[in-house]
Amino acid sequence: MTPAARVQTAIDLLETIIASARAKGAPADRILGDWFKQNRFAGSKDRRAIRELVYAAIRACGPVPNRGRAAMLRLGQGDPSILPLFDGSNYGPAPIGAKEMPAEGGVAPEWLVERLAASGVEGEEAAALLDRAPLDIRVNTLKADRATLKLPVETEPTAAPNGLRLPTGTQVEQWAEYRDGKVEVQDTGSQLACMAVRAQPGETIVDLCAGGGGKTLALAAAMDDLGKLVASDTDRGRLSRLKPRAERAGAAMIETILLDPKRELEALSDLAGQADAVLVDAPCSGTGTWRRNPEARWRLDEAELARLRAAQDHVLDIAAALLRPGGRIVFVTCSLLDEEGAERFDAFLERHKAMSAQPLALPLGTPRGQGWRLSPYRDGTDGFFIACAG
Ligand SMILES: C[S@@+](CC[C@H](N)C(=O)[O-])C[C@H]1O[C@@H](n2cnc3c(N)ncnc32)[C@H](O)[C@@H]1O
Repeated sequence: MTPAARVQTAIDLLETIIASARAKGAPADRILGDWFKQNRFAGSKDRRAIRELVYAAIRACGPVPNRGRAAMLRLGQGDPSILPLFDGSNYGPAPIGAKEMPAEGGVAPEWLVERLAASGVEGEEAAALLDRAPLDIRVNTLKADRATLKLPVETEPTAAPNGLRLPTGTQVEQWAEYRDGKVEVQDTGSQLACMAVRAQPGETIVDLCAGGGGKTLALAAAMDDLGKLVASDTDRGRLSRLKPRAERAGAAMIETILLDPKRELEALSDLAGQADAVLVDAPCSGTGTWRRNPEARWRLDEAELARLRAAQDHVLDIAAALLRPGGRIVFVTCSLLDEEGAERFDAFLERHKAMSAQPLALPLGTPRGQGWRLSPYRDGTDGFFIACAG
């Protein structure tokens, strides 16, 4: 494909991604994946270039743009190689019209920029939410040791005890070490959230919102696969992805429990008052993961944020019912909005007067409210709020 044809393809894909974001339909990654499958003429270099153009254009537009062309023109404002490709050549984009305007730039839609600012995220700190994310892995201590593990590329230890940073673009999934379960792809921030649980062998721990089990696997490793570790979630599809991952990781201890929304405690009744620790990796807007999923900021609205706040309160209350006296809850959201972090934690402590905030000892981050914040700008991790109650 010519460079101009790649730009036109990216514009067409952006058009679909924009419509899908408005309709809360398929995510950008799926739209791209489907297009690549159906258009085999696009070789690997074309696919890489198109993907980069699409994501760069998504990053460049704060609010959801009206048209794919306008999004690409916005990208062209900061990238001088793009505008000359609007040359009307075969398969390329038509020349730019005299009155044609680029889409609006910025970090996010205005209302969200204001909410971030109210949470202390402004200027460079806000812009860093859209940086390109590094590639981090966690060495699985059930099968390997960070100090001695030999890997196919140069790595750098991260602040997480078993973390390594790799050159971006490394195809980890193709490594024998990955297939053998010696390493898992996991952001340093996620690894530190698991560290905050202080999971010990022999304990009873519930990963209440386990999803596909990224954090459950880290907990199993910290527990040396000894004790009781329950991974629960209301999403059957996500939870089902945990079993093959646990097998690969050699984590035999993990029990999965599918929950019925609003009736979660029925399925967890055996654990009521029993857990030494509950990890609540609550559903959230994901403002801290925009580096990986920049399109998420086009999908969020006030109603969704209110729904997420209520869901965060709800899962925290479930966690409190599972805890043994003296146990600990670790509350985590991958958002930098206080309304999904420090404020939810304060509200939880108001509702549960017997509990109080416990100190966290993490190698990265800064205090936020009664908890802790990890930020892409300061810490080079995904953005997280982490707090511990006991
Ligand atoms: C941030 S994601 C979890 C990610 C996961 N812990 C990981 O590390 O990969 C939040 C999860 O909460 C789940 N969830 C939403 N409502 C829930 C509820 N009421 N009870 C349990 N899980 C819930 C969602 O299905 C989603 O998988």
